[in-house]
Amino acid sequence: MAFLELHKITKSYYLGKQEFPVLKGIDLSFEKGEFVSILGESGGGKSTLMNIIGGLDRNFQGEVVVDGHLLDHHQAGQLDNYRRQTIGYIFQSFNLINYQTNLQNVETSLNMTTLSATERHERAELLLRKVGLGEHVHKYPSQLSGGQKQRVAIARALAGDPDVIIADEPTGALDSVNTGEVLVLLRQIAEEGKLVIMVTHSKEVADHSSRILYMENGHIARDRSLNEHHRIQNPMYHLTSRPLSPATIWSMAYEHLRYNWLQSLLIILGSAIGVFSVILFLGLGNGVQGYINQQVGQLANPDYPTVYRNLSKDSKLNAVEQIDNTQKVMATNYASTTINSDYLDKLSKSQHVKNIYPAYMLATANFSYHDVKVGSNFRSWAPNLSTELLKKGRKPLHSGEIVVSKNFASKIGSNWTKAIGKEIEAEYVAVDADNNPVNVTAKLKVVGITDGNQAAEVFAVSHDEMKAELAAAGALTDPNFVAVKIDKTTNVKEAVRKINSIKINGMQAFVAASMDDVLETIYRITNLATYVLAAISGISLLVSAIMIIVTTYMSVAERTKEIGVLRALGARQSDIKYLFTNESLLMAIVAAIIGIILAFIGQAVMNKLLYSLITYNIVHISAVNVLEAVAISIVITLAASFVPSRKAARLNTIEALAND
Ligand SMILES: Nc1ncnc2c1ncn2[C@@H]1O[C@H](COP(=O)(O)OP(=O)(O)OP(=O)(O)O)[C@@H](O)[C@H]1O
Repeated sequence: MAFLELHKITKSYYLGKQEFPVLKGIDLSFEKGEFVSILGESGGGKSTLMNIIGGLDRNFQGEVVVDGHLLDHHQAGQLDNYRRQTIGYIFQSFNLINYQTNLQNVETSLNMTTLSATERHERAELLLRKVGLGEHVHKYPSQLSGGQKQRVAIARALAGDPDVIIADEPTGALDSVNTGEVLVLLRQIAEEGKLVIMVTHSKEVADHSSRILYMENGHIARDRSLNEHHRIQNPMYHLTSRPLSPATIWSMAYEHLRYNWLQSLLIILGSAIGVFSVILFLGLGNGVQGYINQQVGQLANPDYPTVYRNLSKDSKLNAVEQIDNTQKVMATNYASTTINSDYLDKLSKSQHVKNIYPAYMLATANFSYHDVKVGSNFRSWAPNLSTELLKKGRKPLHSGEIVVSKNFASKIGSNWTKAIGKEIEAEYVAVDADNNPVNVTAKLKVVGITDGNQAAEVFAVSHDEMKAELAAAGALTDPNFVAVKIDKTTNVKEAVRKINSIKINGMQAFVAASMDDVLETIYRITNLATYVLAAISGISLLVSAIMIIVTTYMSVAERTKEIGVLRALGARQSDIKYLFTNESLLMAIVAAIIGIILAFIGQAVMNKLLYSLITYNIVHISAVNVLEAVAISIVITLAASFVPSRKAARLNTIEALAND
């Protein structure tokens, strides 16, 4: 039994329904050590036959038997394996990978063997020396002459130690000197025990081989032996093949990016800007929330929800909207918003309520000291106000005492702290039982100074003081809101729910809101704004995704030959897909790293610029923000490269190799 046997090989091409038979029943057998030339008229089917022998063509009838084993050409995996293990290709137009050095070109084939990295490197160098290119290992193919390129291709074909070398017009593009040298090499390869099958148009070239097959009209017209071929008994050793490893695919992707660095860099920069702006905006969102938290925390104590009368019948409103409604009614029908003793009684009995602190909040009041006059709201001090508000002095405890805002304090003294002890006048309008306005004035001594930063100005007296002022003016003295002390912080939410469920005369009597409710509304808005901003900046990620789609498509078109070569060397469809996907992924990862670094630089710069204005680091990038942005960028990139990579993987190898 011969090493390679072809039985009844027939093959037709179809144009529509019309059949064009190319191979019409070929029976051949080959032995190792033979150097076979196939000669014949153009279009006679020589390349078609070579593609079948080489395991590139799956659509034919007949049998290919290798070393006694029938090749199942319907199984793509078996053919990949066969090309890797048994076949080495040499093409007319060399088909070297241009972004790899000569050494790497040879190593690409060796990467599909089980040799270690050092062994691969040594063998590639050895083979290049063997074909006379010992001094050119680190050059790129573009730096070589045609003959030299073909010798690199021969070294690559030999690398995986295949049994069969298929050379499709290997001297077609060479001058006579280089042709001679290449033929000597091929002959030598046969002498070393390989089966070399070469297609040529030239009778002189064919005369160098040990056997010539003449193809005519889809048949082997003549089979002529020129001299005895070398009979090889036992091959010296055999390399074991294996598919390309993920590490090799990554490094090939990296090499290509490096070779095409300018184009790669531009795409990476596009994506990096996207990642940078998404992270920065998410970080800004965090910072703004933190800032609001800090500001509100300075103002109010979270353990004391505030309770108002509920006057809204619309059950769809949330607590903050209901309170807003009640505060609006205060301006027109104040009496309906006050909380009388029956209501207070009910409130104090609600679950988890430990104590209640009736209080007043008046929307407008004027405070004057000599000719300094400011307008602000005016309230009684209740424990829901945080003592952190007090920047100087103490809270108002006794009658005739007031705390004023730092802003006002700085206007009435040479230095704001000097306002303590000064006597000022408060003037405001309250309402009597018939809803008629009543003017109230009081002389008050400053005992404390508050600063709520941007959040609010706070002017406050004790509850008893304000009640006395109102009583003296004949105004209503029932409180218009209540601060409620809850037994435990963990019960605040539940307590608020209970208070809101109290019904008097069939209607929801109170509306209570904890700090959380107020913050939730603010957070909803800032979150929304943050995500809108991040989404807008995410548009640049989309633009870069489009760039990736376009460049991957262009890259697939440019690298069609390379895809063909890799497939001929035995790379699987999935290897090709990963090669292109990994390249995009690599760009996305580098872009993400650059984007993250830029975002942290942006954070440092913005915080430095804005700190003097608000004494707060307004950008606060969290690990989650970084992960979110990186995940989005990688998902977009993978999605963008999916279709072109799949297209690359599905290219027909024969057509890819024929691509000009
Ligand atoms: N993909 C294809 N679709 C249709 N016809 C094809 C295809 N590939 C090859 N053919 C036809 O099959 C015939 C054999 O082609 P093949 O390339 O095998 O010939 P060849 O002997 O190698 O020719 P040459 O010496 O010019 O390279 C030709 O007539 C060619 O036009």
